[in-house]
Amino acid sequence: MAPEIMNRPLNLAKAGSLPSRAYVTFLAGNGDYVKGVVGLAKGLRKVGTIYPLVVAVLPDVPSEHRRILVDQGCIVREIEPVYPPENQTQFAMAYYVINYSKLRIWEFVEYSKMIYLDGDIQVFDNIDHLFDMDNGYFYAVMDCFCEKTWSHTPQFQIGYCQQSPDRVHWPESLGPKPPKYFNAGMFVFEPSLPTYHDLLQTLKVTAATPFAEQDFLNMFFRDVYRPIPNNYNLVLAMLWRHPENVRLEEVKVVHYCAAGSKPWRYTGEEDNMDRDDIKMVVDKWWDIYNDQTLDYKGEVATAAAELLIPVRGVVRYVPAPSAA
Ligand SMILES: O=c1ccn([C@@H]2O[C@H](COP(=O)(O)OP(=O)(O)O)[C@@H](O)[C@H]2O)c(=O)[nH]1
Ligand SMILES: OC[C@H]1O[C@H](O[C@@H]2[C@@H](O)[C@H](O)[C@@H](O)[C@H](O)[C@@H]2O)[C@H](O)[C@@H](O)[C@H]1O
Ligand SMILES: [Mn+2]
Repeated sequence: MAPEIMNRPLNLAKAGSLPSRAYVTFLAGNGDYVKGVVGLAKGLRKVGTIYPLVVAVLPDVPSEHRRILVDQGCIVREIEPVYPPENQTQFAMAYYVINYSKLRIWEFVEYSKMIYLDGDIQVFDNIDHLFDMDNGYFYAVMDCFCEKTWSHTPQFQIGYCQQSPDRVHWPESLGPKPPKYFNAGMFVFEPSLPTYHDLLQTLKVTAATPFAEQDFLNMFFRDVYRPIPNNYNLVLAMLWRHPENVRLEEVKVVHYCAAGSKPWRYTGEEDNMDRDDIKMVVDKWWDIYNDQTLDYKGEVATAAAELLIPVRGVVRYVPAPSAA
């Protein structure tokens, strides 16, 4: 790999030498998702992106985690949490309530266009070309309704999924077919203060629903949503729910959102986690995470940065070598 790429900081835009574009992810808590973001930063570097990675962190992200991200060339931005109106909704996952805080990224107006990526996503091919798509739209990959996380919906109950609409047809008796629905783990958007304020005002009068900010964003951007191919956000359940729609060798972005698939927590014990394709994409994630040639070598990286050298699934702490 050309050395200049290895040392290319994920913050060239700060130098004013690039259009104001950036990737952005979201980090909350003091737990292990920071490993996901480190993996993402290294994966973006490996594919040679020319844009920086901004990490929107909630106040509860500890300074040592922020330091690790800065040392990986990330631009760390603290955001305040966003909470939905109080109500009795049962989130599909209890922790989804923190995901409304993602909405703060619309305030990052120093960037004209951003690509949001969840911390449990890895980029295996360069996707910078997505920044060149027409402005004025919201681009994301269509989700799948077949996992039991969707059991509260009529789609799930009748076996209808937008990924294979001819498998079970939507019955007219249920009224109009649901509009195209995207997975909110990856999307291309344009930060804008008017949109940001409209999002927050609309949220105040919108009851929370099981998929939290994902449901809300689908409602809010329904008229400007443009689907992009599954290869830009492979929701892993597609491998066993819609294998006919997946050619793994063409997939550019993998989203480790299936239960048990987070690489840094992977044990292989949950449903479908013993599949060879799952083991392969988890190993690919670890190959990047463990690849020290992908670590940022820029001025912000310090020799003092401790190396977390994981052996798959187990993180061993190895203090940085003392200065010779
Ligand atoms: O404890 C947490 C939970 C979630 N997240 C962030 O919120 C995103 C959405 O959560 P998750 O990916 O777990 O949802 P899924 O896509 O699996 O439904 C994650 O990717 C992280 O970027 C985080 O930083 N800490
Ligand atoms: O807070 C709601 C979350 O909803 C989405 O996750 C879900 C959704 O994709 C389902 O369709 C899958 O069945 C499920 O596995 C997956 O976790 C986004 O990935 C995540 O970023 C976030 O918006
Ligand atoms: Mn995710």
